[in-house]
Amino acid sequence: MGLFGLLKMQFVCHLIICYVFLVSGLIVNFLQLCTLPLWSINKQLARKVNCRLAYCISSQMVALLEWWSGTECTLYTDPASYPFYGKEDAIVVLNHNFEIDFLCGWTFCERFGVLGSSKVLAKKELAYVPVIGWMWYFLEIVFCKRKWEEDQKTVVQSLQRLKDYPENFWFLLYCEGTRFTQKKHKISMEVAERKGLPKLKYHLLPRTKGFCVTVQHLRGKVTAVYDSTLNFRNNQTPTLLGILNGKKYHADLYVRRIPLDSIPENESECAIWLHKLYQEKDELQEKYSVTGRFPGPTLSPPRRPWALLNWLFWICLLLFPLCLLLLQLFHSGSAFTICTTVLLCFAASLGVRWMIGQTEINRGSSYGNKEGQLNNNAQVSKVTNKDSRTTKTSAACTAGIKNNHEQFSTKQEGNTQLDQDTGSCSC
Ligand SMILES: CC/C=C\C/C=C\C/C=C\C/C=C\C/C=C\C/C=C\CCC(=O)SCCNC(=O)CCNC(=O)[C@H](O)C(C)(C)COP(=O)(O)OP(=O)(O)OC[C@H]1O[C@@H](n2cnc3c(N)ncnc32)[C@H](O)[C@@H]1OP(=O)(O)O
Ligand SMILES: CCCCCCCCCCCCCCCCCC(=O)OC[C@@H](O)COP(=O)(O)O
Repeated sequence: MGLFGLLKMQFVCHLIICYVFLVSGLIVNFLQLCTLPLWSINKQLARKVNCRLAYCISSQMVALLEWWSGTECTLYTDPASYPFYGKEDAIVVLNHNFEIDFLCGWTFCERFGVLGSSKVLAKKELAYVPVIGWMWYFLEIVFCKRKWEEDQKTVVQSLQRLKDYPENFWFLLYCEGTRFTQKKHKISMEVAERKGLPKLKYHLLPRTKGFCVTVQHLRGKVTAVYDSTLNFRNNQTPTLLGILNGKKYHADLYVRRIPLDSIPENESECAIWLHKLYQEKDELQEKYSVTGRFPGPTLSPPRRPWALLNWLFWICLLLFPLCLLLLQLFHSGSAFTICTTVLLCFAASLGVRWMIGQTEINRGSSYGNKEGQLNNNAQVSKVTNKDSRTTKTSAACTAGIKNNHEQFSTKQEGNTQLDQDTGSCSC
């Protein structure tokens, strides 16, 4: 390890990085607050301003990944789809296995010029995370409690608002709803079994409501779904703390562009379509685990300098007053002031550690982890079944999907309607 590598592991460097992130983030949050009056005067301008302000925050984390840790990102995609990326609004469906998968997503957003405007269907808890969560409020991020009865109204309203969004955006959906753990996987596969759906090896069973409602309400605005699968080389399990320590990872992202027109409009057909998509994603993961790569050509977009320049700008701006303050402090010689400052620094680093904790899987939620929830849903499922979505029908449709599997893959290449045949199950 070189001198620079050693430097990256020093606690003082982490303190400086976190200080710059926290203070610049709070300044940006304050500026976002100042745009509130502008919303009633010129909403589109307010949105554009907020996209740029948000970029100042999220690009710092991207710079940390790209320039500090030197993590490499390889994109596997059809060259014919490449020109569309960053030039259209899209829904991104991504697997949810890694602590920094959101950061890799952001990196691709940055490389295609949509970082400031990127959106996600996020759990409500994240809205309260200082800096990032507060920034999201001004970006009109869609939040959910992960309980459809409570979410339906707000999610639909939030999606409707995005219909006239003035910037190109990618709307990220982790349809699995939570990060993959062995326990969540086991419970989720019990649900799959009850529903007569094929078992998945690498994914949790997707929750379909969010996807279907997003497709339904953003139709006409969004033109494609990007079916994306992320992996890290050599079974790496990257963490944000690893990135902060300058550890280099190698991410592989497979993206398949599916025109939105080819996704069924009918809700139950759309749900079947999504289950089918996850069965295909699972097969792709199997291939990756055997060969260590995704099929098809790689077309990695290069890093852009803007994230780094923005980061350097904030470092220069905020380090100077910090140095002055520290000098003054130690010259003053007051034990009380010095102790207060040390305590404040300690509290701030605890705060940042808590924020980093939000990304850690072993501190994750118990969502999808509870037997109780499973039983409740099984009951809900029974009720729904009466409502024509019978397990039997579901199983029959799945069989239809299986039979049409290869046909589907070829059809998708040609951007054709997904499984007319499966749709004809009339589920
Ligand atoms: C070219 C480059 C391309 C791509 C680059 C990649 C990415 C970049 C893109 C954008 C980046 C943007 C931003 C990134 C930045 C940060 C993101 C960070 C974090 C946010 C992430 C989150 O917060 S994830 C958590 C919140 N989100 C979600 O949960 C979304 C998914 N969920 C849904 O959509 C749900 O439908 C819902 C939450 C809306 C509602 O859920 P609910 O459960 O109430 O209803 P459902 O009907 O959907 O599900 C219930 C049915 O599910 C069955 N089921 C399945 N598994 C289980 C289980 N384990 N336990 C119990 N039940 C289960 C259940 O049986 C129900 O079935 P019924 O038949 O009875 O309905
Ligand atoms: C320059 C950079 C400085 C870095 C230091 C400061 C880092 C502060 C980081 C704050 C990050 C907060 C954004 C959190 C995004 C977390 C995304 C995520 O993965 O959420 C999990 C949910 O999907 C599901 O939750 P679970 O049900 O699995 O539980």
